Amino acid sequence: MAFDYDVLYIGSGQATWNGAVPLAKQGLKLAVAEEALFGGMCSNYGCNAKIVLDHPVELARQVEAMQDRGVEGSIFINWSDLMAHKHELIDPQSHHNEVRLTKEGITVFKGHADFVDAHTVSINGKMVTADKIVIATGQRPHRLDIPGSEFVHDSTDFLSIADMPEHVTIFGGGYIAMEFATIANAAGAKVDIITRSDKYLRSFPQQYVTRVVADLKRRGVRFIPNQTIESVEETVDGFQVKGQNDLLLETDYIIDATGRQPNHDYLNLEAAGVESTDRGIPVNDHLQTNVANIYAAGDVVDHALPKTTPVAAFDSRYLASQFSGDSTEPIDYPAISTVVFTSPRIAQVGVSVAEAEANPEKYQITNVDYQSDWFRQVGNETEAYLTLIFNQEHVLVGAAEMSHEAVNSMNTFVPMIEMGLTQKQLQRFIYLFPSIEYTGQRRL
Ligand SMILES: Cc1cc2nc3c(=O)[nH]c(=O)nc-3n(C[C@H](O)[C@H](O)[C@H](O)COP(=O)(O)OP(=O)(O)OC[C@H]3O[C@@H](n4cnc5c(N)ncnc54)[C@H](O)[C@@H]3O)c2cc1C
Ligand SMILES: NC(=O)c1ccc[n+]([C@@H]2O[C@H](COP(=O)([O-])OP(=O)(O)OC[C@H]3O[C@@H](n4cnc5c(N)ncnc54)[C@H](O)[C@@H]3O)[C@@H](O)[C@H]2O)c1
Repeated sequence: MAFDYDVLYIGSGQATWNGAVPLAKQGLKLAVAEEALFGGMCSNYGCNAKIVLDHPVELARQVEAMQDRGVEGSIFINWSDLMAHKHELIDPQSHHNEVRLTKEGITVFKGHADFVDAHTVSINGKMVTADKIVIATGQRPHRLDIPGSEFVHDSTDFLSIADMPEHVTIFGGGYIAMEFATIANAAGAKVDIITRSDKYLRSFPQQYVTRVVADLKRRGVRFIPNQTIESVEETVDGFQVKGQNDLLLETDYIIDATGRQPNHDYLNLEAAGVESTDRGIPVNDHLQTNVANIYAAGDVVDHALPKTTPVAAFDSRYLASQFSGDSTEPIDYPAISTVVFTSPRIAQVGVSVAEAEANPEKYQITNVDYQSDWFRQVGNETEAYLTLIFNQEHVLVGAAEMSHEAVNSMNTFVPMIEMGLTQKQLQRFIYLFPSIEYTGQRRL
């Protein structure tokens, strides 16, 4: 049977982009269906927008640390100017992404895609057939099912908020809660974080999380743990949050950051016979669903890996290598790095600190306090720590860091860990000096 396309991607985020563009260059006939902005969450209302709003927070912290050390004065974050800067940078992205796809010869369909059968998708009523179909539909915010939920905002709303409210209340203690609390607090808002337990950023080393939480508390962020939120009501001045344990809180703006849920429930998957769970679409080690010609990639996949842009991009590149015939190998995920953009950041890669602590017979842990490093103290960073995890052969297998430089530092360790380099091999790198990379190498 002749199909309209070799591959049809549903969604245009990182799980599509990174594979579709190289495949198009190889001459495959491709189509992408997108119902919202081209480039998906990360380009338009996720990572990129967030990091623009975070930038002056980092600047402010650096200036703050250098007081009485040659720097005077403090940084005031002008939210409306910052937001204008964000719009200037981010708003054109969707159009650029769309143009880039079409320039590569990829057909773009604007609209919601639904399965009709295993090879046919309906996009706003237009029937499109493809030999292979990739479900790359990502996730959307989870919303607490409580009375008054219509008064509660999500991450996308906050990332475009015109004026910073005086009082921001955030539900949840994960990535989004901690990153947005950092930004809102630095921009002058009073901030509360309400959580159902007393644990924050569960997947990160808790000795670092505790320090970041303590720092945010010192800066005025209020942490309200062990709460079940029951309702939100509109009041004359704003909103009232009610919870068990007599929680009664007045606020101006509420963000629900209680996680994200997969976009697999409005795809008419049954028509194609594709199985799914509450956590997304299960796949085999070739990212194939239970229907052989239908694949899933990125955030929509039901697996335990971090839901981040680099993982979605890895999936996408993997599928491209399969579709082009370059490889028939199963997917083999490398050591995955993650970071939370609090200020300071917490970043990690490879074997986690928790796993290393639980298995002392397998791993040896080295803790570094960067107070002892003159180069790190150039900016008078008082809270900067590194944990290195070695196996019994003294090969670096994991690393975690809390510092303003943690992103660059961790990126240095990623190839070392992935390649399993020995001490002798690591000492062959001649890094620039002075630099974070040089500093990290000396610790190995
Ligand atoms: C606030 C926020 C901050 C983040 N910050 C970071 C960060 O700093 N670093 C990081 O690595 N990750 C970050 N992430 C996560 C990152 O954005 C995601 O992991 C990444 O975007 C996943 O890519 P994806 O292609 O799988 O899905 P998405 O980017 O969500 O793309 C899916 C696309 O599919 C479209 N779609 C869905 N259903 C249909 C349909 N039926 N028909 C047509 N189109 C459809 C959607 O409109 C969307 O454009 C952040 C996420 C959020 C929410
Ligand atoms: N820096 C990054 O890479 C980055 C940044 C932002 C978002 N993201 C991605 O976006 C995803 C979503 O972020 P997130 O912060 O919304 O999710 P998350 O999974 O990180 O955190 C969700 C939080 O909500 C809490 N929660 C869940 N259900 C609840 C309930 N019923 N009542 C009260 N609290 C509840 C959880 O305990 C947790 O603290 C992340 O998993 C991550 O993959 C990544």
